[in-house]
Amino acid sequence: MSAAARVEDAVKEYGAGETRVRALDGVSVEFAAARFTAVMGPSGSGKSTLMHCAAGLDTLSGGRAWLGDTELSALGDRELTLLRRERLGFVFQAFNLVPTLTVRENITLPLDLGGTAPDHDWLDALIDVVGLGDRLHHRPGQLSGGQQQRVAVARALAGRPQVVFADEPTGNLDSRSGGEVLGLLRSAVDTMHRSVVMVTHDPAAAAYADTVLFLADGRLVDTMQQPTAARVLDRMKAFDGRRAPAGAR
Ligand SMILES: Nc1ncnc2c1ncn2[C@@H]1O[C@H](COP(=O)(O)OP(=O)(O)OP(=O)(O)O)[C@@H](O)[C@H]1O
Repeated sequence: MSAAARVEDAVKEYGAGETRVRALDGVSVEFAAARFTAVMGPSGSGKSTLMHCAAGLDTLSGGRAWLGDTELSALGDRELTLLRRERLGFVFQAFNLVPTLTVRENITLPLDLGGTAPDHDWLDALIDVVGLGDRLHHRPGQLSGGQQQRVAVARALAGRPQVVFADEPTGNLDSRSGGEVLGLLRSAVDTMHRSVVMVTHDPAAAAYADTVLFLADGRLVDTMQQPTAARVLDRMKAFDGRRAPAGAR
C-alpha cells in the first residue's frame, strides 16, 4: 500500500544541554494513502511532535520525512508553506475559525489566501457532507462547538488536500458532537478518498480509524488494525498504571 506520508528514523530534540528533550527517538512510520490513521500514546510520548514533523509544521533533528514523494527536509520555508497550503489540511482542538467571517468564508479562506479558485462541485459536495448548508451565512459565534469543528473540517478539506492532519479534533467536544466530527473524518476517507492522520487520547475516537499507531517515549511501540474502543483502551492501560488515558476516566 502506498504511503500518503512517512517518516524514517525520525529524531526530534528540543532544547540543549541539561534541558534537552528527545521527543522522537528513531521513529519510522507510514501513514497509508486513503486510510484513517490514529496516533495514540501516553502524554508526552511524542504524538503531536510526530504529527507536526510529518506535516511540515516543524523540522526533524534527524531522519527524514516525506509527503508522498516529496522529501520535506529538502524544502525551504516558503516551499513548506506552499506545500502545507496546497497539499495538506489541518484540524486542531481549538477550532481556530475567524469570528468575523461567515461559515462559507471560513471554509474557503485557505483557497482565498492562496489565490486558488474553488472547485465548486467539490465545495458543494463538501458542504452537503458536513451538513452546514443552512448555516453558510452564520458566523462561528452563532454555532455550537460541534458545528464549529465541522466547519473546521470542511475548511481543511476545501482544497482537496492529500492528507488531513487532526490534533485532538474532539478534545473540546461532547461525545455526540465528537462522533459527528469523527464521522466526517471517516467520510473524508471513505467517500472523498483523502488520507487522515489524527492524534487523540480517546480510545472511542481512535476506533474510527483503520489503523492505530502507539507511541511511548518517542518510539513506535505497537500498531493495531481495525481497532475497537475496548481493544485500544486495553492497550493504553498496559502502558502505565499510574495515569489512565482521558477516555478511561
Ligand atoms: N516546543 C517544545 N519545547 C520543548 N519541549 C517540547 C516542545 N514540544 C514538546 N516538547 C516535549 O517533547 C515531548 C513530546 O511532546 P509531545 O507534545 O509531542 O507529546 P504528546 O504525546 O503529543 O503529549 P500530549 O498527549 O500531552 O499532548 C514532551 O516531553 C514535551 O514536553
